[in-house]
Amino acid sequence: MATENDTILKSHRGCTYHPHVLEYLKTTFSEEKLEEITTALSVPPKLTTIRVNSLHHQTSDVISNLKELLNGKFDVTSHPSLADVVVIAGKRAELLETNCVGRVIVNLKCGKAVLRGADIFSPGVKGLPHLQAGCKVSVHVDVAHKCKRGEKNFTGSTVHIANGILKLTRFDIFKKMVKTGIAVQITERNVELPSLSGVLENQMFLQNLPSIVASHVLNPQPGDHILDMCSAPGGKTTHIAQLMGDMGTVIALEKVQNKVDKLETNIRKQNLNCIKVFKCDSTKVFSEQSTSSSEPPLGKEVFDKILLDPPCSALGQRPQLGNDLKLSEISSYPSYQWCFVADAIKMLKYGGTLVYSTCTLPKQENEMIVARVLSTFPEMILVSADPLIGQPGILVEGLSDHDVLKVQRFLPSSNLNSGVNSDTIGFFIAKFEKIRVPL
Ligand SMILES: C[S@@+](CC[C@H](N)C(=O)[O-])C[C@H]1O[C@@H](n2cnc3c(N)ncnc32)[C@H](O)[C@@H]1O
Repeated sequence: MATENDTILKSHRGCTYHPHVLEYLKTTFSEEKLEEITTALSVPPKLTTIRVNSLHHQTSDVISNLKELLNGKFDVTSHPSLADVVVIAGKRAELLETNCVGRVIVNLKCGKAVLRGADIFSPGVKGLPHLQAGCKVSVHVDVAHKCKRGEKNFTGSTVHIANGILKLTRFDIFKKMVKTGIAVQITERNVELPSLSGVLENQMFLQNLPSIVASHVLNPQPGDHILDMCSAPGGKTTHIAQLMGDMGTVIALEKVQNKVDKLETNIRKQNLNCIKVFKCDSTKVFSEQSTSSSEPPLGKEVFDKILLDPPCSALGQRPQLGNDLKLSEISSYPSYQWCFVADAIKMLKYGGTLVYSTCTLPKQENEMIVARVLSTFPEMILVSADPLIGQPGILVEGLSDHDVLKVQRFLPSSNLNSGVNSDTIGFFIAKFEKIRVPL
C-alpha cells in the first residue's frame, strides 16, 4: 500500500487521484461503483443547469432569451419538476490531436473552466513550445501539478481536454507577460457546451442541479429568519432569498474575506435586499449570553431554518481532472464539519429545520454525520429531504433502511444519456427538524 508521502498519482479513468483517495472512497463504494462514478466525474455533465432569477423573470422568458443567444445550437428546456431550473443540453465529441502542431499545458483551474465552456487566458498557461499565433494546438491539463511555468516540452502526466487556435505566443505569455486577452481560442472540447459566463446575469445564475435542490429542500418562505452558515460564493444564499420573495432575513456568514467580496457581488447582481452578510467564523458565532438574531454573536433558538453547507473534500465536483488530496486532509473534514453542528442546533428554534449538504462522496462526510446527529441530539429528527430528486443514501451504522430513503445522494452516472437528475456532480442532502423531547 502506498505511504502518506507517496507522490505517485494513480490514473483512474481520465482523472488522476492519489491512491489514498481511491482507498478512502472504497470504504463507501464497491470497486465497480467507484469506477462508474470516477468515469462520469472525469468529464463535465452534458447537461448544464441554470437557476432562473424567479423574483424578476419568468422561466419561459429566460428560455426564449437563451435560445436566441445560442442561435438554436443547443437544446434549451425547462427542468421536468423544478419550475426555476433551465436545462441546456451539450454535445459529447471524440477529441483527436490530428492537425495540431503543438501542445499547450494548462493548470487545473483553467482546465476546469475550459471544460465548462471558457477559452484560455494567459494566466492559465503553464507550458508551451515556440509556435506561431494562428496555428492549431491541443490543450492538456497538468493534473499532477508537475509542469513548471514556461516549460517548452512538458512530458509528464496530462489529460487532453480540448483543441484550439493559438492567439498568444510563448514570447507574449512568458516574456512580455501579457495578462489579458485570449491565449487559446477553443474550437473543440470533449464536451461541447455553451460559454455562459457573464450572460444574462440579472436573469439567471449558473448552478449545479443538486445545489439548487438543496435550497428547495430548506423550503424558505416569505418572512422566514434563516441562517446560512457557510455562504460564499452565494449560490444557495441568493436562491434562498429568491424563494422567500426577498421578504424576511437571511443571515449569511463566511469566514474568508475575498469570498465575502464574491458573495456580496453575487447578491448585488441578483438585486436582493433581504440578505445580511457577515465575515465571521461560524464555529464561533454562537454565544450563550447573546439574544441577538440579527448579528454575531448569535443567540439560541433564533432561526426558523438553517443551511449548513460546510467545507468538504469536494470529491463530487465535476470535471474531476486531478485530485491529490492526502489522506490526512480528507479524513480531517468530518471533524471540521462536526464543529458547526452543535451550535447550528442551539441556534435553531424548536420546530425549525436544518439542512446539511456537501458536494462530496465519502460516507464519513455524509451519512455518518447524519447518524452522529441522530445519536447525539435526541431533539433532532430526520425528515424526508423533499423534493427527492437524487438517489437514496448509503446504509451506515445508526441509520435505518427507512432513514436512507429520507436523505438524497446525487451520484453521476457513466451512462452518456442519463437524464438531468443523474448527469450531475456528486452531492448529498439531509434534512432535520428540531422537536421538543419530553423530559
Ligand atoms: C461548500 S462552500 C459553500 C458554498 C455555498 N453554500 C454556495 O452554495 O455557494 C463552504 C464555504 O464555507 C466557508 N467556510 C469555511 N470555514 C468556515 C467557517 N468556520 N465559518 C464560515 N465559513 C466558513 C468557505 O470559505 C467556503 O466559502
